[in-house]
Amino acid sequence: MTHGKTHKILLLPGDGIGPEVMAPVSALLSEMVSRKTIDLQVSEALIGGSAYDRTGHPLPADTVARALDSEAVLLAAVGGPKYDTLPYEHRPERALLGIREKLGAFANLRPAKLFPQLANASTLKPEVIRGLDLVVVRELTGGIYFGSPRGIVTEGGVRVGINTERYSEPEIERIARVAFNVARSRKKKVTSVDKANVLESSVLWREVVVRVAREFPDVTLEHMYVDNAAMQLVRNPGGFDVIVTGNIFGDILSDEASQLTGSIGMLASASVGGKTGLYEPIHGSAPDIAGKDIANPSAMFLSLAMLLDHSLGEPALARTLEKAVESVLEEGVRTRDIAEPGCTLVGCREMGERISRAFFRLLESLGRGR
Ligand SMILES: NC(=O)c1ccc[n+]([C@@H]2O[C@H](COP(=O)([O-])OP(=O)(O)OC[C@H]3O[C@@H](n4cnc5c(N)ncnc54)[C@H](O)[C@@H]3O)[C@@H](O)[C@H]2O)c1
Ligand SMILES: CC(C)[C@H](C(=O)O)[C@@H](O)C(=O)O
Ligand SMILES: [Mg+2]
Repeated sequence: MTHGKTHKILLLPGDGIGPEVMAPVSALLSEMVSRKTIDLQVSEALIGGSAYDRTGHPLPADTVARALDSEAVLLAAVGGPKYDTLPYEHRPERALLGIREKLGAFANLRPAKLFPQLANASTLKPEVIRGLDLVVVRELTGGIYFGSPRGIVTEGGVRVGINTERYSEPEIERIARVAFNVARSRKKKVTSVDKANVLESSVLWREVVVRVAREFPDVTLEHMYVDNAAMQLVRNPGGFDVIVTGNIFGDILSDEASQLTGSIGMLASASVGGKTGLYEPIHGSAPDIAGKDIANPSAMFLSLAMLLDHSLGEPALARTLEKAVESVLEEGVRTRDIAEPGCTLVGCREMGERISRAFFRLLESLGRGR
């Protein structure tokens, strides 16, 4: 069923397990197009180490231009040991920061929700993780990742590595507003995470968040230092609804939250704020398992679900894709990272094929697509 508009989306498979987890998602998109589930124009471009190998640059200008010309970008992962000794400007990670910045994707939404079928895969006791459903709203284009001065300099014969944590009032205001709006559609609670007992950037962060909170009297605001937040996440994750925080704290806390849900291979993200949305699993290129067909492609499918919802205005397709992932878990099918005794252990490719088949089966039962 089409709506008369051709959506343009760009796929960036990247490095390591990136192309492996992207392949079944790309196949799903092709089948959606051929079944006329949705009117899509899908193309692929280079990013990361693979782009560096082919073009000498981890973020080719052509990739940026095509990303800006798309409604949404789906990115798998970049990086790998082969590129770790390159100067920062040439590193795959710089390309990732670059594309986020070019797209103006300042708000990174990282939902951590427990699929009940994975209660045993979590490292926490079932009674602790029951009902886990939180979102990390991570500021993505500022903070210590982007602040200057940065670099490695020599001072008095001693080498010094420098990075600068830096947040301006407008940067804090806009991310806080996103967080309060997200909370309005959920349990109406925001936990702002900072290190205001030590860092001036956090003192300002807290002050601005308190000011923005006045626009949202229906939402409860609490503040938490990041070290305590890291501890509370494993002690009582059900106590969180929306966590709003800066770039580096959000990076760390979202990886921690992912393990509560069973595996980092399950967590998707949406980076919004600009004209083009950017969607990526929160995991990396996993060099330790790359090329072995054992990665979990679920986070990649769930990132596509977020794309369908946030950028293409297709919430029903998004929910169906989430249900497809859940139904495969319900059948006891697992990749290695979420395996448990008695499960049907499958590789990345088969997991992807099963999710796709479940998706089209569910669509047919809803009378959508053929
Ligand atoms: N968005 C991104 O592109 C992104 C994110 C994080 C890290 N990285 C890069 O990836 C490289 C590896 O980093 P890392 O090892 O710290 O983090 P990682 O997320 O790649 O891997 C951490 C651990 O999780 C496992 N894992 C990750 N994704 C998985 C999946 N889908 N299924 C099953 N297991 C999975 C890995 O096997 C590994 O044991 C580095 O170069 C890093 O900079 C990129
Ligand atoms: C690879 C790295 C630059 C990136 C980040 O820190 O943003 C990653 O860890 C992520 O979580 O997307
Ligand atoms: Mg990370």
